[in-house]
Amino acid sequence: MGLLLSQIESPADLKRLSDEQLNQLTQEIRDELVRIMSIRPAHFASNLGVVELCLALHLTFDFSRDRLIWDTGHQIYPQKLITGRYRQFSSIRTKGGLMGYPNPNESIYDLFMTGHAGSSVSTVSGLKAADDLMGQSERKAVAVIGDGAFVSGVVYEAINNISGMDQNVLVILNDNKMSICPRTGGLARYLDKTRMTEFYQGSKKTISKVLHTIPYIGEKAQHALEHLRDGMKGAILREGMLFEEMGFRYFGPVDGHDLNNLRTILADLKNQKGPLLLHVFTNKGEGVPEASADPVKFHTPPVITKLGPERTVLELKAGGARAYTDSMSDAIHQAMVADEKVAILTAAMCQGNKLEKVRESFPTRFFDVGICESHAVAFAGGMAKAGMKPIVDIYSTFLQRAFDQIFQEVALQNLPVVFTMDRAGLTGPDGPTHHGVFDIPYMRLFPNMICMAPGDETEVEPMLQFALQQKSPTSIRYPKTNLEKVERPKAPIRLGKAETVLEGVDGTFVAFGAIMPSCYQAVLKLRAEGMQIGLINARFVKPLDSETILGALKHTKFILTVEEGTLEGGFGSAVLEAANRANLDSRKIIRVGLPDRFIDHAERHELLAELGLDVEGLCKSMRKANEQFTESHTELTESLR
Ligand SMILES: Cc1ncc(C[n+]2csc(CCOP(=O)(O)OP(=O)(O)O)c2C)c(N)n1
Ligand SMILES: CC(=O)[C@@H](O)[C@H](O)COP(=O)(O)O
Ligand SMILES: [Mg+2]
Repeated sequence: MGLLLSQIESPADLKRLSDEQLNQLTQEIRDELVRIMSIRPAHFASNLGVVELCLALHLTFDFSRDRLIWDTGHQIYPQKLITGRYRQFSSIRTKGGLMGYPNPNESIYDLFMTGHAGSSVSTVSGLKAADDLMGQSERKAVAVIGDGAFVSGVVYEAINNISGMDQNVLVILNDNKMSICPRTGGLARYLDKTRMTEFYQGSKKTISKVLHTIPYIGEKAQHALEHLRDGMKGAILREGMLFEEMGFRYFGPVDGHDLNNLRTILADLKNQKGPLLLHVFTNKGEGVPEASADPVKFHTPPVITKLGPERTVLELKAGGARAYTDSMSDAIHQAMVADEKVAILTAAMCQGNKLEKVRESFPTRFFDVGICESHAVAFAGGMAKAGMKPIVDIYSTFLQRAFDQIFQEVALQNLPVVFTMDRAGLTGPDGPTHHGVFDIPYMRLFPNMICMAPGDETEVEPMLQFALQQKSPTSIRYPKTNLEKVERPKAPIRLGKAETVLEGVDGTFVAFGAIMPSCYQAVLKLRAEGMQIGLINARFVKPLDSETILGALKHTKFILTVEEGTLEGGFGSAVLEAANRANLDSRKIIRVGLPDRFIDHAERHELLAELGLDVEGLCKSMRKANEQFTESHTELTESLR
């Protein structure tokens, strides 16, 4: 008999399987997840944990019509495997292959392309509201959200609204006791308490059935009685009271790996009315002993290089070279040693930002606020106002969540909050949800904000030091890549001052950020070809060093601005604006950066090459510009003769 997985083209095929076969399928799915992890890094522990939940949901509902959103979306792999994508699964997270997140272009079962946490309850509620209005109220609506994502403020905005509308929405809280790192805060404590309770085995179903048999008890009375019963149960056991008080009927906790029981409960809940919350306990990493023992490491581990029996992981690929993140976390540590006023904030990304050492060394000045970026920024505003020096260490893409707090609680108050924006630029296989390509525009547009990017590894620590001395908000962006260095004399960081690395005659690269070493390599190549190209390391986009940059515009034939960010409103645009203000010919400014479209997933180096941001691409743009401006320069001199 072949693999069962290969026979599942859509969830309808699941319904033909016996209990035993379904059990076998759970094993096959986990084997497939392990197989992928032996090829490339991918989201692992979260996917291992939701195999039974995914099957139970698709066995109970028909999500070709019903609505299902997996919050964040990093645990979508089992769904991909049972919705016709098993044969393409080997391509996941590669260029042109399946995405590592839900993707509506791949399947009708993936409703939204997501990767950021916290929105599922809102979008499911919106889908339900529209379905009801459009005469399709038979379509059910389900959101599955992890305990890490569940603390996001927007979830409570949705819960409040759903409760107010008394909407028929099922929220499944997938509680595995973990965000990427251990979850933090009061809600974590609250959820921990429910772990003392026995598993719920669907007793409400019995009560519901009994009530149906009593004559003259209408739906409303039944609803009220159930509420009363549930409330009493909650009052005694206290689990679920928080949700009950907010207008959701609470069910659980249930064992998220007991497929049969999950199916029974979901079948019951499917026909219940009003807002429902099902609390499911799962084990992050289920089925792979090392992953469940260390879900932090196995959230997105390196490739598995040696496997033992029963899916035991014997060896992972060894770590690579030092990255910008390492350099920044060391700089943060140093700054916290030197100054007791420096504090560090992360929004659940302690591991990604490599802050473990900082967390251990300075427990009282380390704040993991959970997946709550807006809160983190407003909180930092408060700290800065009271005299501390908070560093908000958040990925560029996730900081988008806090746009308004950056505006109001920080920039408008002109408070000295430091933003260290990791993963700024193309992040690679995570794709469009995770590329940090919008921060240059969204940061530089606020008055008071100082915006910087280190040109290479030598500037990371000095830039953080500089930022911590400012009286205004500052931001430092750096990419997800290994450190690089351009050998040159040291030049201290000064506000709004760029660094001229090489003087040019023909044209000049003006690089913003860690793309600078690639520009340097391009200059060396082009000089070998006879072109006298210069290089400016811009360091600041705000305040922009107009003097140096526009000086190059005046003294070389043209300048080519380079940034690993969107061109719309980015660094090159800032240079264009400056040239316009100075009445200079902006046609001599060529901008190289990211086009006005979302960039797919692929390895970072593949994307850089595709978008003309690798050394070869930069040389090409420079040669083309040199040709164009040499011609127009000759034409101009000829016409003047
Ligand atoms: C807005 C936002 N901030 C941060 C992240 C990074 N992130 C991805 S998954 C994750 C943990 C999610 O925990 P949980 O929801 O409990 O899911 P689990 O992995 O435990 O299944 C975090 C912090 C994100 N995706 N979106
Ligand atoms: C799901 C999610 O958002 C994270 O797991 C993300 O994939 C982390 O990215 P890094 O691997 O760059 O830390
Ligand atoms: Mg979790």
